[in-house]
Amino acid sequence: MPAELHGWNRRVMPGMVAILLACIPCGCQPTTATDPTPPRGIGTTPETGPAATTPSAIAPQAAAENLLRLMGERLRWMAQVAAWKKQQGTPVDDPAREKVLLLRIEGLAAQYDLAPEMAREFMAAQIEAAKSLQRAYLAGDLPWPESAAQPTPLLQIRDALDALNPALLNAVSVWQRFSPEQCREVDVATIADKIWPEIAHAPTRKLALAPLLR
Ligand SMILES: C=C(O[C@@H]1C=C(C(=O)O)C=C[C@H]1O)C(=O)O
Repeated sequence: MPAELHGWNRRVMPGMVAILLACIPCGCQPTTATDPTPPRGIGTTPETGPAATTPSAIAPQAAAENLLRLMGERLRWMAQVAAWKKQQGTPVDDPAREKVLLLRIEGLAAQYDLAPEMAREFMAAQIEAAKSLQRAYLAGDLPWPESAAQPTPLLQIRDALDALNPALLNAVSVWQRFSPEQCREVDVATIADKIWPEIAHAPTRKLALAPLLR
């Protein structure tokens, strides 16, 4: 993290925390990980878009919970993606789609105050995690959820995945403003256990969480 961000944290964070505490009685504290989890249904992603990138008053724990909730939303689609691909006889990997997605993410990064390489690294890890999870379902290493019995068509799922990108980038942007020391105090593996109990697949978790561990 650049030195100026550390300075920003030192100077601004105490004030931000005070503002957060002042906001609690009127219910205007930022969104955290309280939303219900999709699919099961279709996405429930809150506050997307560049407006949500203003410096956040949320603490590292809440920032991680928000980010992991969104990552879980993405991962939960993968049972249906795998079921669809099994039905259609298509491979897990789609390098052309990945390339388009990563270019799109790089193009969006600046709006979220993120370096394109950082945004790309994060999304590349989520793609690897997504493929690992699909393979786990296909290999019978994880039980299929009910939703996989009648999967949503892949193009529709991709629209839902794309719709998550702004909120994901925003959440990454908030997370990366904390210092490495602050980030290390957050136990992201425990948060994942709490938020994605059904994604009990260690290799997938490792891939998805890797960019958060710095
Ligand atoms: C999710 C899919 O499977 C893989 C994972 C992708 C992703 O995480 O976005 C993209 C393409 C595929 O390599 C998909 O085909 O859409």
